[in-house]
Amino acid sequence: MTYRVFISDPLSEDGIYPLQEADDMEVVQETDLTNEQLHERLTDYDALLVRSQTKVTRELIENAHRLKVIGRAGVGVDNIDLEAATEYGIMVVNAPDGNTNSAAEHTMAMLASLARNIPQADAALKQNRWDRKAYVGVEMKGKTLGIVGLGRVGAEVAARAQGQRMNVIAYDPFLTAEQADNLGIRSGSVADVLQAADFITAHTPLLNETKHIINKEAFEQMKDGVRIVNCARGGIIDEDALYEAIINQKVAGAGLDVFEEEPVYDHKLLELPEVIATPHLGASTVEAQRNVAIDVSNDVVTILRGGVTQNAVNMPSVPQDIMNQIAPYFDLAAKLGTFLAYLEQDAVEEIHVYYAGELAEMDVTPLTRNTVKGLLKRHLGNRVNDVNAAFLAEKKGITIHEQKTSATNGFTDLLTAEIKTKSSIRQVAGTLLRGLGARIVKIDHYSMDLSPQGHMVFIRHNDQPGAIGRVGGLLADNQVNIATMQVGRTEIGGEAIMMLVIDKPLKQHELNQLKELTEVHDATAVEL
Ligand SMILES: NC(=O)c1ccc[n+]([C@@H]2O[C@H](COP(=O)([O-])OP(=O)(O)OC[C@H]3O[C@@H](n4cnc5c(N)ncnc54)[C@H](O)[C@@H]3O)[C@@H](O)[C@H]2O)c1
Ligand SMILES: O=C(O)[C@H](O)COP(=O)(O)O
Repeated sequence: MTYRVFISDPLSEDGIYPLQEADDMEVVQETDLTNEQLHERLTDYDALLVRSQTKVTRELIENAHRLKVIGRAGVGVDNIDLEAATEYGIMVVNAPDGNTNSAAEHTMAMLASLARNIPQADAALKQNRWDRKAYVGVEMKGKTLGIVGLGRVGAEVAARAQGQRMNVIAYDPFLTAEQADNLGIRSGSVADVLQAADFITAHTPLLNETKHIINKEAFEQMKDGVRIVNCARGGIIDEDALYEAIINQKVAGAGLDVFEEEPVYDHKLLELPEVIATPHLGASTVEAQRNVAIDVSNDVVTILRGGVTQNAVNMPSVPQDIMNQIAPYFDLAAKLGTFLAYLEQDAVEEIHVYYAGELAEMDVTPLTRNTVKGLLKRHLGNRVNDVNAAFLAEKKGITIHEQKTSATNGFTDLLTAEIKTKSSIRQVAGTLLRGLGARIVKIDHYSMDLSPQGHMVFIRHNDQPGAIGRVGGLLADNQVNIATMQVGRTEIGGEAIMMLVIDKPLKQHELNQLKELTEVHDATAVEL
């Protein structure tokens, strides 16, 4: 099978070698396309690779019927409609580490340039103006740098600023006082940072919560003559408020690598001499571009070939060692979900997945997702996958519950899937048995021992002499051979179940005949 990969932004030629070297990948790179051109191209591609330039909209995703993965060669995925990608089962992966250094170095360059007016002095000199008075700067040493957002880039900036002998204060919702101590910096609230800082730099993603986090009220809290840098995302700083704060001489200088709308031309901020700017160059180094292209290319190859990656943005990521431990249960989990989908005709309102034994010690989220996928697959077909299973369940009004218990029923591990409808609760449990592989060990409250595969018939009947024979006879009359049969009951003469594995799928009229037997309460054909 050959996978087709489309690259729509300039990616490092050097870095995409994992794609180019793969025999099963066909790579096409075309940049600067219009939306219409990109729509047309994407109809028969399996993967799309972008930087921040291509806007991957819902419309684009809806029309790209073959698309399975979108790779972002960089960190920010705000140019990709994640909700739409998830809904259509398209995995989005990014390359979060490869450009951290470059972004941090660009931030430091901005801070130093602002402190010493380097771009302005350079421009003046090139216009034959030897002006030493106009460009007197300030030292960084001894000044306080306020960092809003202490993630990968923020933390690297903090370390470099300390090298410049700056004091660092930071706000990040995940930063504890102890972590700050270990980094040799202070932690505080946003207000603490704004009030204490001589220089401020933002390193958050652009989220509802961070949009305009640096706004008019924030500028009012800052020291007079503060210098401010944004090498993260346009929109974190309110550009109108920044313009006013510079005009009012509250802000002595601003270094901007990113803008609310990009590309930017004729922006009023660019007319101010206090503003220095670059066209989103934070990650534009040979090294960063190579790193992110390698990372994302490797991930795209892995995903297209059915593997897993740590960098999926629209799926919870699970460490590789845990992934290896739970991998043998994947198929069982999906089969239990599908089995339940056959058992119950009413609308499912809740699915509970219980984990006992060694499984209860692990991160089992992918197994829960697979169980849900199995449940939905019967009615939604191949449209449902790991990426959109939870999303589609939610859309169908099904709530998902994952629970860890100590009830192993004597097995090393026990995985139990349970669904609730308005009128009933159905349960099926399975385990992996050494040498035998996956087994279904319980259906509702009946013990079983059965391999979850093939053509099956689940029958509820009266526990009475002749019932099994009548079922066997009817199937024999229809030339349906029984491979294995399991029966279960809770009391003599009460309701019992029969689980048959047969050699070919049961036809509807054969199923109807089974249901008409007086001993049989219900019969369901199950295909696993
Ligand atoms: N200019 C460029 O070319 C360039 C290059 C790399 C990264 N970036 C951007 O820089 C930003 C940071 O990248 P990163 O790799 O460090 O990301 P990251 O996810 O490692 O760090 C972001 C941090 O922001 C914090 N945060 C979230 N909400 C916050 C809030 N309300 N207040 C304060 N902190 C908050 C998070 O807790 C996290 O620690 C992103 O927006 C990324 O897209 C830009
Ligand atoms: O989020 C990122 O990784 C940076 O903004 C880099 O964007 P770019 O890939 O367009 O340079």
